[in-house]
Amino acid sequence: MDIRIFEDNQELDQAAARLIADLAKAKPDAVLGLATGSTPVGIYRSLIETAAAERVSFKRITTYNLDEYVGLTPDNEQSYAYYMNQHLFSKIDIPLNQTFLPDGMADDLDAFCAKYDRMLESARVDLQLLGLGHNGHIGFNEPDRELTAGTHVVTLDEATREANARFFASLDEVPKQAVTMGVGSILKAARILLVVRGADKAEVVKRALSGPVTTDCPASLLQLHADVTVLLDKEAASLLAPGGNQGCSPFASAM
Ligand SMILES: N[C@@H]1[C@@H](O)[C@H](O)[C@@H](COP(=O)(O)O)O[C@@H]1O
Repeated sequence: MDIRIFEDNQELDQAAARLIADLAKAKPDAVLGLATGSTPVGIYRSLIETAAAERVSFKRITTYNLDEYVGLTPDNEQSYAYYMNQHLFSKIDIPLNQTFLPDGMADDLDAFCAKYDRMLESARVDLQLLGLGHNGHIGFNEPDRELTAGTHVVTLDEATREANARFFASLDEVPKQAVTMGVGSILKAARILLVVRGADKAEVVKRALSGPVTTDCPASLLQLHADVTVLLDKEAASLLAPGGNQGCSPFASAM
């Protein structure tokens, strides 16, 4: 794992945006796996700026998002479809028919999940952006005795609903289910870019990057992937051993 720690959050955003922009330049028809949540907001802002400054085109790029709530229409401000349009798709030149998210409104969710997996199989993600939940979830793959490889419907942990309630008017409005890519689909990406910020995630960062590989912490499975880049702010990295067994170069803020 290539772990990079940043003193400055804007530098972290720029570093993540740089990796995505460089891929889009080197491979104009690249497939991106995208994430939502508060963590990527600054990354998308920085990517839009970089794309404008360096004339990076997304016209031939295809994107697949990790997850979506069940029961929210794309025009619902809390849906991840709305988030992606607001924070990225409407501000770059990507054709919307090349952007894909799980459909949490599908009549037959299981059939939709199988279809999404077929699409992912034929596309193969070049770079998968990931955030990290406080309980170690990636996408909406919650800790459990067993994890699911493919796209599936998941019942959200109460802790996850509570963490995400800040985006809704009340906890009651947070959907109880979501559709998420499975860990198998995530691990099939050629490269993974995990981004985590904040002291409140320091403990789970330590478990994910240097603890045992266990379904109790789905992000720990990333240790099995051959090409993972982790960008952390110094608060999120605060419980990692400096220069320890994470392959970490402490405070390598410049890339
Ligand atoms: N499903 C999303 C995840 O994809 C995201 O990575 C995580 C962390 O979110 P945040 O970046 O807001 O802390 O929570 C959400 O539940």
